[in-house]
Amino acid sequence: MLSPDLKKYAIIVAGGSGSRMQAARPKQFLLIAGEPVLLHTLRRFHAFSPEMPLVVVLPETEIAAWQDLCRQHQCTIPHRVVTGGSSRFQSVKNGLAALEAEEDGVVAVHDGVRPFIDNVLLTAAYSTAAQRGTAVVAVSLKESIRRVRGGSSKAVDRSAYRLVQTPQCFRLPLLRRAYAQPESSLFTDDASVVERFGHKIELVEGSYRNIKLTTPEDLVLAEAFLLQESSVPKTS
Ligand SMILES: Nc1ccn([C@@H]2O[C@H](COP(=O)(O)OP(=O)(O)OP(=O)(O)O)[C@@H](O)[C@H]2O)c(=O)n1
Ligand SMILES: C[C@](O)(CO)[C@H](O)COP(=O)(O)O
Repeated sequence: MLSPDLKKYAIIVAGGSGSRMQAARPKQFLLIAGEPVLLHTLRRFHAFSPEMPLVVVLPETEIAAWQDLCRQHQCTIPHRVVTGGSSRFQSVKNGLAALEAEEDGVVAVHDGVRPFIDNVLLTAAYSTAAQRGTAVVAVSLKESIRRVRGGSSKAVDRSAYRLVQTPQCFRLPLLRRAYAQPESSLFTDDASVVERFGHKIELVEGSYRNIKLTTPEDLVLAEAFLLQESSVPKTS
């Protein structure tokens, strides 16, 4: 049994260009409810654990723009900025390098463009990873799926699949060793890297709200979620 009281860390990856969003700037800097997407994400991690070290990975060319946005929006949340790489894998690797002085703990890797992460998911993910070494949030499919092959398609059993989200939490030494492997085109997330390293992945129930802002209509949903949140009185 592993200790559930391990130190927590987070690597928030925002080193991408957001090509599918087709916006004038990378999607992590677009405003939703008047604030940059990445700032919403950062605030939620800080609210979950104000002492937790936060590493934010950004494209090298956007670091100054982010610093400007932080000033404009009076962001005082302490975080370390690290330069991203040419793929998500390389960006996570750079984020991990910023934690090289840390011996042990649980680290979450989270997409900077998933601003609807909440305390319930974070608590479940960090505590499961503290006990079992890994925790990846995922949800059941809401629609039917078909496997497409050679011009035809066939229905498959959707109950056998999950949609994978972030955060993806791991014991720090495990994630570090997994990311020392050579990069593969099959690595689409951190779970696939750790699994290739030979470790079992534990799934934790995710949330349909925890969307990744990827294409333009996701911004409409995001605005609607924030509008709804601002009209619901907080219970704590
Ligand atoms: N070289 C990269 C590529 C992606 N990411 C981050 O990984 C997360 C998930 O990636 P995705 O949604 O694919 O973002 P982009 O690569 O920016 O988008 P696109 O694929 O549409 O260009 C995002 O927070 C993105 O900023 C990163 O840190 N470094
Ligand atoms: C990490 C991720 O968000 C989990 O769903 C996803 O794999 C990122 O994929 P993308 O193609 O880089 O958007």
